[in-house]
Amino acid sequence: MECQHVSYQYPHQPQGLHDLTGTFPPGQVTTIIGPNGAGKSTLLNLLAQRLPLQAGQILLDQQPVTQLKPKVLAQQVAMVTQRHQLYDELTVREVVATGRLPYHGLLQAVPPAEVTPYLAANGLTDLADTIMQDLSGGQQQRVWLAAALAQEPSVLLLDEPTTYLDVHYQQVLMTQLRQLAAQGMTVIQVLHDINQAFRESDWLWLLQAGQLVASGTPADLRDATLLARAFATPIEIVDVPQLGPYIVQIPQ
Ligand SMILES: Nc1ncnc2c1ncn2[C@@H]1O[C@H](COP(=O)(O)OP(=O)(O)OP(=O)(O)O)[C@@H](O)[C@H]1O
Repeated sequence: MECQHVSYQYPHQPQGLHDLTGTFPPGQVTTIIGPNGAGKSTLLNLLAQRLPLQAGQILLDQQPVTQLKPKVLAQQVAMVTQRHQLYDELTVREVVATGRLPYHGLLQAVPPAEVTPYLAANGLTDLADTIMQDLSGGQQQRVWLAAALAQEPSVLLLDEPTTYLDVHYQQVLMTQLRQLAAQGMTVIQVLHDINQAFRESDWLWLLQAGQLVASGTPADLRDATLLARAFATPIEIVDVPQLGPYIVQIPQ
């Protein structure tokens, strides 16, 4: 996936996205980092076509996404959504089945056999008949991931997917994302934990005030001056035994 001169402006808001050009390498994990309000979620929503493109192009396999039929796009690009009250009364099985809608159109038409493997792969079999509002935040997060994977997308977008997860499940998720990328999926996520982002990604995008300040490998972006400027805070990179380079914010 790639962006060419993508800009976006919300009505009556001074800040938006300005002329973003860059790639999300296929079969790799890309993490978008940057301070609050930098435009990370806006970019993910544009990539998912949840916001209309105002300027520039987003290409998927060299094809502008705006030229893809909605059904084809829904089969190609999945986004892990945060909690949504509309789904509170649905069972886990039904929510995961929504991932199959691009292939069948109606929830009732989704064969149960197409849902079962995604429940099992995400540790949800025992929760299949529980309604969403009776789940913890972390369990709900796993349901959204299972639903997105049931879409069998080539591009998986995740907005702060670790928010509701304890440290163990954060690591489980990061390993799962790496495995999906190794199988050829393009994974694009937003993370706030900068060390997790550097550790778990193949490629990084650094946004600041709606601009793409830098993109590249973690080694390319591991630069205290660059990060300090972007996050407007003093930063040092220290070497931690058994962990390697670690980004530390220095108290002012
Ligand atoms: N629905 C909206 N309507 C108007 N302005 C918005 C809307 N969503 C975001 N914005 C504005 O767009 C800018 C970018 O917001 P966005 O949520 O994309 O940033 P972010 O980098 O994801 O931030 P955070 O790290 O706080 O989640 C901000 O100035 C924000 O106030």
